[in-house]
Amino acid sequence: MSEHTTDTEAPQATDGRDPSPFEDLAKFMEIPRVSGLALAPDGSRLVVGVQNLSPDGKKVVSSVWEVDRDGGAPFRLTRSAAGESSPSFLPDGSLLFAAKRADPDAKESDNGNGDNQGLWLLSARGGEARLLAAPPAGIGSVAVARKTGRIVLTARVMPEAKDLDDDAARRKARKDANVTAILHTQARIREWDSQLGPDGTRLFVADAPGAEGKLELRDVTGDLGPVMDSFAVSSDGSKVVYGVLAALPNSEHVAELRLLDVASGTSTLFAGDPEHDHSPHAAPVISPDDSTVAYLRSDLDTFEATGKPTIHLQPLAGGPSQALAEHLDLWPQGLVWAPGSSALYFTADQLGRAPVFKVDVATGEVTRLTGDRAAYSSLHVTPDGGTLFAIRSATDAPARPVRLDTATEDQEPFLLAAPGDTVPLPGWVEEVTATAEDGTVIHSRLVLPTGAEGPAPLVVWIHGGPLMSSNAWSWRANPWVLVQRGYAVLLPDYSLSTGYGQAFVDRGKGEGSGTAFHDIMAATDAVIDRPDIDGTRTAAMGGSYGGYLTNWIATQTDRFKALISHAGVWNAQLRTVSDVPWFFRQAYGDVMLRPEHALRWSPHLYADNVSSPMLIIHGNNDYRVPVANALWQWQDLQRRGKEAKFLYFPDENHWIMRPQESKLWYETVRAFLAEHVLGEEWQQPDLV
Ligand SMILES: CSCC[C@H](NC=O)C(=O)N[C@@H](C)C(=O)N[C@@H](CO)C(=O)O
Repeated sequence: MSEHTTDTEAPQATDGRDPSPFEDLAKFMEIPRVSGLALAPDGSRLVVGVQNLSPDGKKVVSSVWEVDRDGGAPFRLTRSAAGESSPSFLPDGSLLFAAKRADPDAKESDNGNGDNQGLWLLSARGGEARLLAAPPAGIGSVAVARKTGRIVLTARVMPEAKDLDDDAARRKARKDANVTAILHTQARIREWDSQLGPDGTRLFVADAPGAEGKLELRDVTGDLGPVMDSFAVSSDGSKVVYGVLAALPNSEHVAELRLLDVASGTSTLFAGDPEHDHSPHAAPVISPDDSTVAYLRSDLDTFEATGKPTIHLQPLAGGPSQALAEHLDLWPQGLVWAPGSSALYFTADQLGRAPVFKVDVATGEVTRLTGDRAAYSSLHVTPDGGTLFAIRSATDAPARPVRLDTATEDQEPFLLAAPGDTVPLPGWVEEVTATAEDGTVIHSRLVLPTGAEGPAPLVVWIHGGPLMSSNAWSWRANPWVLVQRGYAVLLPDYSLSTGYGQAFVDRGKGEGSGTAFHDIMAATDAVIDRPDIDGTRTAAMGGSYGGYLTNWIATQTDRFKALISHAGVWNAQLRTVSDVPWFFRQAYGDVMLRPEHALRWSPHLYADNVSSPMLIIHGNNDYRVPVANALWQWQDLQRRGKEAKFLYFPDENHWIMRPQESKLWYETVRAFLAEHVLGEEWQQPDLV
């Protein structure tokens, strides 16, 4: 039953002159995509990353744009065929960015030929950008000390290398011998679509760049292992707090924070207790007065409960930590200090949105600053403490920069202009609720088409994670591409979704897909009786964890006319060969030690039950949900004579990255739904 609906933004229609970018997928791929913000230390300049299609349409190229803080037109700062990303600022307002560009000043022996990601500087006084550093394997993350301009960056280096020249020689020897083998000595060997090793991450420090010349990079940590969490730098650059994943003997890992004294190169454990308390400590930020480190400490994930992150404060000089706003039933993320060091800003999923919050450090009092139906990220505060800049998106609004006032509760944002900030939508969003069997309220967003001539067919699009909420704009799982074709799309926040309190997250624990399945069915039942929905023409689809749930749905009900599973688990045993097997072990049961739990919810054991036509989609280089799942599922369905198609991407991973392959993904999804939900003839997509 649908308890109530709430109208959201007013419908936006196309103007009738241009075909909608949600109809013409070539145009959809051309919409610029905004990601991340950087604010100059004096607050005077704001820049944003923008991704565009390359002229030949074969790849995405990013560039850095300057945003007008008062809403005027943005302008492009950087331009090259390979693109530029990760902008940050020096104290004098000069811009740093990462780019694979050839160094015009390079000597033949230099590592500046554009093969690797270098750190570039565009002076505040103008002129051409110049290369500051290009380690052999490129740069990773970059941070700048606010007062001195000292630069701290990560780079991957062969573990035995004495310095970056030695690293270059070792890499060349492997390349010349055509060797790519890796000898692993610890459990973590892959991440998403990347091999980890044989190189590891190190932290490098360099003094602020002079008017000419390259940075003198000093290795200040040596090898930190295959994966590093984020790091924070004190205002003078003398201290760095960084997160590492320490390997434990039983193939588990613990995320701990270490404190580096840059002058002496001494690194000590700052937060975390690998001997006794394996709870993760991550995402450190140092207060502007250099007194305090704020970070997120989570309880350990167990089979019964998911670790809840809590803000902790700890003196930079050492001493016990103290939890802040401990009883807040939210999952804070993206911590940012207020300039006076008396408050922190953060975002957190909350009831289908991700507002901006402020927490007072002395009292723990929490204030919500945004009251609109949106998800915020990438917070930056001006040095006078009066203004916040952020990225805002929503189910019905692509990401764009916005300006907020730090003193106003539940405000509407001031929208700033950036490429791709406005697209004509072929429908609108309603917030709907349903009641699960145990009385729990399940929140969803229902995206509806404008101009429908009768009840709309319904697609239930199930988010991944599962520890997230479908509260933001998505380019990978974009409902508008289906709404344009007349479908209504339901985006349910089932149990295990964030933003509805810890009890809601833990409600589905230990039950694999069981509770989530019933929640999704309750959400579906609540909308199919609406006069604007055609409950006889329905489909369900999802990616990643949403793909797993789609696979589970396939074995539990025949109510859907089509099911589309992207990168979904089919055989729960294969979670053991994921890049993060410990996450799946802790979260969903250990296949080896508790097979009765893990296998109870494994779709492959119920393959005989599948009756809805299925489209399986998988990338060969997916290490998060290995492709063996799709191969196994394909054989299971083929051998049983089930109606199915398999869209296989030999060169893609958990996500379909190349623009033309992403376009093909949407084309195939639309063709499959049209065949089975609308009863149209199968239209073979071009290029396959
Ligand atoms: C450090 S392990 C995190 C695992 C993560 N789950 C978070 O809730 C995850 O990767 N889950 C995948 C199975 C998944 O569903 N991924 C989603 C969201 O990241 C996706 O769309 O790829």
